[in-house]
Amino acid sequence: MITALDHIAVAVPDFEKAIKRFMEDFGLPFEGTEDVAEAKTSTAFFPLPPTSIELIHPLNGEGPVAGYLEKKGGGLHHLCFRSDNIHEDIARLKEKGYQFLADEPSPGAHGSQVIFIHPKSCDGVLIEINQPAADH
Ligand SMILES: CC[C@H](C(=O)O)C(=O)SCCNC(=O)CCNC(=O)[C@H](O)C(C)(C)COP(=O)(O)OP(=O)(O)OC[C@H]1O[C@@H](n2cnc3c(N)ncnc32)[C@H](O)[C@@H]1OP(=O)(O)O
Ligand SMILES: [Co+2]
Repeated sequence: MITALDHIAVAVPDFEKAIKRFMEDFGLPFEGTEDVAEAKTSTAFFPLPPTSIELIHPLNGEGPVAGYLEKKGGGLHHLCFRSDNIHEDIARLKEKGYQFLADEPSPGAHGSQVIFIHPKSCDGVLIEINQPAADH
């Protein structure tokens, strides 16, 4: 089941500038960056319990965030719900007609497993579901 709002993601055209903004101007604790090769995305996390802000930027200029930035510029990109059993949630939501963007979860940040639901299944909002690594 969904247990938490794991993070709110913001796509940013200038990664360094955005990290500086959230760290210095907004004074948020900066956990660090992580390149998620599988997702072709560079991420930066700012924990703000009980959730986090995730800044995302294309890795090597490729991937889904590159497409998003090209079309929309920066902006609120997705909500991520944390699941305690991602396969159970996928089956349950598929049953309800939600369109998943992959057949299986794939590696996400912090060793998590993630999957995305098409925005048109949720009133134009891109939804990510993640299951954190056991030790995270
Ligand atoms: C996994 C690592 C990390 C983590 O948390 O662990 C991440 O979060 S990585 C985040 C980056 N990865 C992804 O976003 C993967 C899922 N995204 C996709 O597969 C695509 O971006 C997709 C399918 C949402 C859009 O693909 P594409 O841009 O090629 O298609 P369109 O431009 O034609 O868009 C179709 C339709 O969707 C609307 N759209 C696109 N992106 C978003 C968005 N972020 N939020 C809301 N809506 C979005 C777009 O405007 C089009 O709508 P339409 O009405 O047809 O114009
Ligand atoms: Co995310």
